[in-house]
Amino acid sequence: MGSTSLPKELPTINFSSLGQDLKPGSSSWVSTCKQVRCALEEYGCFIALYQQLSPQLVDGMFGQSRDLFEVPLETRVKNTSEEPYRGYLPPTPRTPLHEGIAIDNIPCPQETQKFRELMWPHGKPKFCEITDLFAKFLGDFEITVEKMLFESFGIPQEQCESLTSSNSHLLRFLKYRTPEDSDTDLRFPGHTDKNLTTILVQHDVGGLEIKTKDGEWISVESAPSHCLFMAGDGLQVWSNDRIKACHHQVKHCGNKARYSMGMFTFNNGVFQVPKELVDESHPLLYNRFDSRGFMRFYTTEESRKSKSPIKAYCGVTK
Ligand SMILES: O=C(O)CCC(=O)C(=O)O
Ligand SMILES: [Fe+2]
Repeated sequence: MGSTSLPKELPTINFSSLGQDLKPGSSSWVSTCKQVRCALEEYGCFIALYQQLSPQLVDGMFGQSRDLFEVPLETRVKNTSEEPYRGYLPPTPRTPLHEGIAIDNIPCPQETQKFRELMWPHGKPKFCEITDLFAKFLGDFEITVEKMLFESFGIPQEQCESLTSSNSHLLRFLKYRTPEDSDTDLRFPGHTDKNLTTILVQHDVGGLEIKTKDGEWISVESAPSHCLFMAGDGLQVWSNDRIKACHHQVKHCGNKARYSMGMFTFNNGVFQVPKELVDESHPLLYNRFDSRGFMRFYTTEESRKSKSPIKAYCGVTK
């Protein structure tokens, strides 16, 4: 079947029984592993139905997010980081209506607490409780998907543990203001994420779009207990291009601000393409990959000039 006949819809995979029936060795686990691999190979992403993200929890999380963006700017910018793309992300000429604020190394009650004290020195009811629960569900989910990927490619689980043990999760609160006057509804231009994987949760205002292999954009609707799992450049390297990083953008119009949440998984070590993913029809495409090194490279002129920063950084040159 040619890819032109694909439906204009992303695959949805059900993870709601994670920790119950959906556990390693069960038949639902095996079939979910296959669905995960197929979806990532075809689209670089999939929609997950995950009941743990209950409407009550998600509404609570977005309520906290709205309050966070009400905190004075001079306080928001105090959330700094030495690493690029962590901490506070101000509007930029490319994304003038977009702002991001992140908590790194989460779920971790001490990190959430530290962040809460910085943003609301006089306290903030429920912020830590809701954020920790939300981050725990997304973090567990992300690790599960990685386990499934290793299994679906026949790679021993010890290798998965070795990768995930050098990963960290960053939870980013995102806001898109409405423009005073703007002739475009493009709020975050098309890009791939530079980290390993990303999970995005939308709320009452959708706008996320995914580019297919045919170059068509598919819109991702916001729905209760749904999130989008995406491959970033790191997963593209790890998989030796069997999975391509998901190209995505945000379009937003109307007079309501858009809020979203992203769980960005970073690898903090150095990894190589597993030998199981290299064969005659899949020759090795990438050298050893230092994820933090790549994030630094991405901010350079050399990266900006290249068509594919990831290939320029660690692609095998013939
Ligand atoms: O707001 C969204 O839904 C997407 C944000 C995004 O793509 C990013 O922060 O990299
Ligand atoms: Fe992104």
